[in-house]
Amino acid sequence: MFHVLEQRFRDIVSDITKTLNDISLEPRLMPNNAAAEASALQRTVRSHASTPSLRSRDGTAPPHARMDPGGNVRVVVRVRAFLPREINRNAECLIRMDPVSQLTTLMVPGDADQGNARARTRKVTEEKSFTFDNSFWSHDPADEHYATQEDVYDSLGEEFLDHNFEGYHTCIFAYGQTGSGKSYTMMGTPDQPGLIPRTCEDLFERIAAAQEETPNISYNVRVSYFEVYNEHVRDLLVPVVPNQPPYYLKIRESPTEGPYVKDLTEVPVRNIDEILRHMHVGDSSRTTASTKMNDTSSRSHAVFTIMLKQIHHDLETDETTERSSRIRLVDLAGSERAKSTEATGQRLREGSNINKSLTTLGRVIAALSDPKQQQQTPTHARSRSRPINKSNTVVPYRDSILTWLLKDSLGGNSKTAMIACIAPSDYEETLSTLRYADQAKRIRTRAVVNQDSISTAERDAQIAAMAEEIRSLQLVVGDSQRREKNAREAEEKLDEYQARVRGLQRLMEERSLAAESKIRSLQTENEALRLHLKLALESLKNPIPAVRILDEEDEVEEELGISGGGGGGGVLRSPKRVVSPAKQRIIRGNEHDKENERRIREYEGQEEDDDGYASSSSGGETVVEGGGDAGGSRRGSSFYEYEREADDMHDNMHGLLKDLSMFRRKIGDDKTRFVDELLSSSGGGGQKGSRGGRQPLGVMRRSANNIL
Ligand SMILES: Nc1ncnc2c1ncn2[C@@H]1O[C@H](COP(=O)(O)OP(=O)(O)OP(=O)(O)O)[C@@H](O)[C@H]1O
Repeated sequence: MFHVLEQRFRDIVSDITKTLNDISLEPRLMPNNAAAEASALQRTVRSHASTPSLRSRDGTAPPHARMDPGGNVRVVVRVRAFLPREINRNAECLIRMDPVSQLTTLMVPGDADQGNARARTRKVTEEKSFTFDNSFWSHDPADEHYATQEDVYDSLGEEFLDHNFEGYHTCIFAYGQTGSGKSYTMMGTPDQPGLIPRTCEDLFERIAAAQEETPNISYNVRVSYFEVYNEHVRDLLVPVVPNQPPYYLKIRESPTEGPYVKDLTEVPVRNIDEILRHMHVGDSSRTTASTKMNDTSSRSHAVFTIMLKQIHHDLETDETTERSSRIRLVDLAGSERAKSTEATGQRLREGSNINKSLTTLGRVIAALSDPKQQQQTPTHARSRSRPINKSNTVVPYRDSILTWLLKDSLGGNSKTAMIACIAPSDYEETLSTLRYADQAKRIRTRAVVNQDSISTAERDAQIAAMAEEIRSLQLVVGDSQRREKNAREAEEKLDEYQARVRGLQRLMEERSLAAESKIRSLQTENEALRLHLKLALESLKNPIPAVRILDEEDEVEEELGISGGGGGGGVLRSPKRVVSPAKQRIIRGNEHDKENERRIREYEGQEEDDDGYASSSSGGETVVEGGGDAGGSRRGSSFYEYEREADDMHDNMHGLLKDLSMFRRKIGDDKTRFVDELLSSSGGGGQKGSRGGRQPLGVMRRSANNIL
């Protein structure tokens, strides 16, 4: 009977287990599910009694310690050890933590510590207690409750990574005054790695284990790392170029994904070494400086983001499921009092910007923790758009870059945790941080699983649509490439044509210059010929006989009227003194022309009288021109010579005129050829290059017209 009952009990337990398993969230995508279960079991049986931070893991943790999907922001507090400067001033520890209730108490400072002199001037300085999800006691390593870096990760980081594998976005940010231990908690040291390197390590360990177990899941991990410095976003994975101003990125907001940093580097990483390398590169690029409160004070808010994508393909149903999650790990710059840090100049400006953004963060937290703000409609897992906020409270996300970028993490689709880091001996700053953290506890986020499942048919349709899009994009690209090539070819042709036009222009200019000089010399020659012809015609019209140049004696006789010429009137000339008409003209000038004419007339009259014989007698010596009887025939032959000369001259002139008209025709031909050449070269596609061709064309036209 007992055995039967026992068997029934076992069956019922087995049924319940099976039912619970069936209704649980898609176990397929939980990597190393069995291992995770085993580890969860181990956690419940493992004793963490010495570490209050880890008590939350064994059954003693308060019920609110584990979040439900639509849960509140998880808030933990961590107090650090004394620093040398605090030991030197005999600072007293004002923090007390209860490992069971997770209560953190801030005690009233005594008179011994000068660091809290300001706090003692307050009207009311009293003990304050706050309860948080975890209180990490990291003050005294010798204490049995001391929380190590590993403890903090095991308690918070590991659970948040679980959520990431479930498909939730998560965000863990460290808040606190300067030098309170934020960077130590988030990044840690090489010996004591913090939350970020531990998360990276665990992530790849889980992926490796999952891939060994189920080969049909593939993982895709990418990381980004940026800082918000003086209200500017700087990519920490882009190396800083020396002597170059820093390059800041812009923030955009997408209706589905919320605010994001545009053009931020997202590096794909395949293993722990790659991710840690990028983490160190970014970390070393962070803006830090030494202040009185901290030797390596972070002067910026740093955001390290891991994007995890899990793609599961079910061979049985041929269905593909995709889960995307984002792990945001934020190390905020510390709030600071200028008086405490003794900052001046750039440090002071940084401090003021840090405080400004942290004040805005405080106002955002206050607005989000407002009970009215919590009345929001639930969001569906697939609907990633912002929920409708029934409250009228305005959340001032946009008042600072930090809050704008953390918008989703603070009040949207994310599971979020805040680590409030506190110094052990600073009453005022610690009280401020604890109040901040206490308010953040009331913020409720609306995390949803970011998962998409598609059937084979849908996937095929998507692939076909994508292929079609790729094809049309390729066509567009091909078309634009072709157009680009055509444009390039046209440009090359244009260059070539322009070079040809320039060559032709040069040639035309040269020819035009040559033609102009040719025209000028021909015009001069023409002028000279015209003058020559005129003179020759004049000489023909007025032939001048040979004139004897009178001796002085003769001239005297002539003057006395006793010339021996007789009535015949022939001028007696010394045969030695006969000069040509041209020479006479030169000698006597124009005024002698009339005298010559007169003499010629006399000569012609005598010729008629003597019937062709020109002789003169005088009482004295008779001088016959040309000598004796031959004188008449000489005169006759001289006339014929003139006639012949005139004929020759006429022939000459005629020949010259012929040459001239031939030359004019040639010039006309040249002009027509030049103009035709010019017009043909400036027409048909030469429009762009014709600017410089106008002048030579005009010159050619002018030149040609001058010729014509
Ligand atoms: N839990 C801890 N255990 C031991 N040392 C710690 C702990 N937390 C912080 N420290 C030490 O305290 C100093 C200040 O810490 P840290 O630089 O992390 O402060 P912070 O809050 O990041 O300061 P800031 O805002 O100025 O950047 C460091 O020397 C660090 O090593």
